[in-house]
Amino acid sequence: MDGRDFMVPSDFPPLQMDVAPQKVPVTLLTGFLGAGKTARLNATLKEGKSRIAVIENEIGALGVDGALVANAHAEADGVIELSNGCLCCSAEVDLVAALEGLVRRHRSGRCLERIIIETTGLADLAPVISLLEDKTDPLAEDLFLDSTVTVVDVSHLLRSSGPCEGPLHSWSSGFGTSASLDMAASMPRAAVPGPGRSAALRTFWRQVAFADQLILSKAEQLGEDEVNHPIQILQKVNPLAEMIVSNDRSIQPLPPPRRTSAPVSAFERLGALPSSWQTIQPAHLEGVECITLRLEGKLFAEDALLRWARGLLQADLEVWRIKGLLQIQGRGLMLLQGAGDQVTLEPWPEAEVHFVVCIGAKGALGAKEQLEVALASCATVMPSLRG
Ligand SMILES: Nc1nc2c(ncn2[C@@H]2O[C@H](COP(=O)(O)OP(=O)(O)OP(=O)(O)O)[C@@H](O)[C@H]2O)c(=O)[nH]1
Repeated sequence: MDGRDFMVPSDFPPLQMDVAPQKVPVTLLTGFLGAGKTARLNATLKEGKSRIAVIENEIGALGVDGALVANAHAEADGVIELSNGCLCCSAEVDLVAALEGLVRRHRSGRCLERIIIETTGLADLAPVISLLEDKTDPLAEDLFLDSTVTVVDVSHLLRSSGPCEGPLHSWSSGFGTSASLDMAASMPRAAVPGPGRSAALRTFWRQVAFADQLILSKAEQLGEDEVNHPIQILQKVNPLAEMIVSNDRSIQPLPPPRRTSAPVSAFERLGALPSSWQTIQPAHLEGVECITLRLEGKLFAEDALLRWARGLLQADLEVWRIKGLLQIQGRGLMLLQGAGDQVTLEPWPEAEVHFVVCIGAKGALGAKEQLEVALASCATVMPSLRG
């Protein structure tokens, strides 16, 4: 952490160094879609300070994050990808298997100093935290949940709620009562959220409430006064979390393991949320849609592609994430990243599969065919096909 970062003190009691040193600390890295989880994971791996194993979980069948991490840090001590489902749902069994594999490796002498589990942006953490906090589970002999780190895109949090009027204002003035928190449920702007958006909001605020550490990303896009507003709100939802704010563009690594067990059970922290948000919804991804389009052999015009992605994200606050690997005319293979109102393209070395993944509330993306047609209009002619 450099001098430009600052921490907002939490109400946590002093930490006790009460965990046997040989146990492997597990960091649960979470945060809504596009908040900046992978960027911080990569910054941590690039430091190369310790032997870290990574478990990546993605919603779509095509894993981008696993490739992003492996590409950024070829020497990572193993990147295990659990694609096509949230850890809390279909991939829970895979998570146990992945952790058992890492424990075997640790016991055989290839000692690990840290395991980082990056969840999907829509993960409900309850089952994962229950598993990792279960002292009777055989995994507990070798590892322990060190901290839940939630990354929050504060610039999007502020923008999506309106500057002063509206839900965010209501929260900060009357927070703590169920009524004011119910108003939180109407964020972003729409008066009555659809099922997909409600599910996303519930998931977002549960991720915040479960956190031991909250990293406020994209804060450098806001003025100092603007940042204070979301900080106050996040503190009211989770007064125990240590808050880490970065005011510059460089992405800081994750904080090191704390080597302690949390003084307050993660589940007790949900008390600040409306009661209907305190329990997990069995089918919390219902109402959420993930469309993947394969794009091998297609070449895209940069301007048109960026316009398409910005248009999709801005037209409706129910489109949350666009991510892909595509060939761009004159630039080669590029990684497309879209979240909030930020869309970027960056060079990518190589990939066998070219595609775009779009995630949003059901119906917000339109039919897959419509997306295909819209994207086709951004494509240009492959050089080999020119006469
Ligand atoms: N300006 C700015 N951009 C950021 C910051 N953190 C992340 N980004 C950018 O936001 C985009 C999404 O970042 P990721 O790290 O991929 O986000 P993620 O949470 O892993 O996304 P999902 O895995 O899809 O949920 C990328 O283009 C990042 O470069 C930040 O603090 N400031």
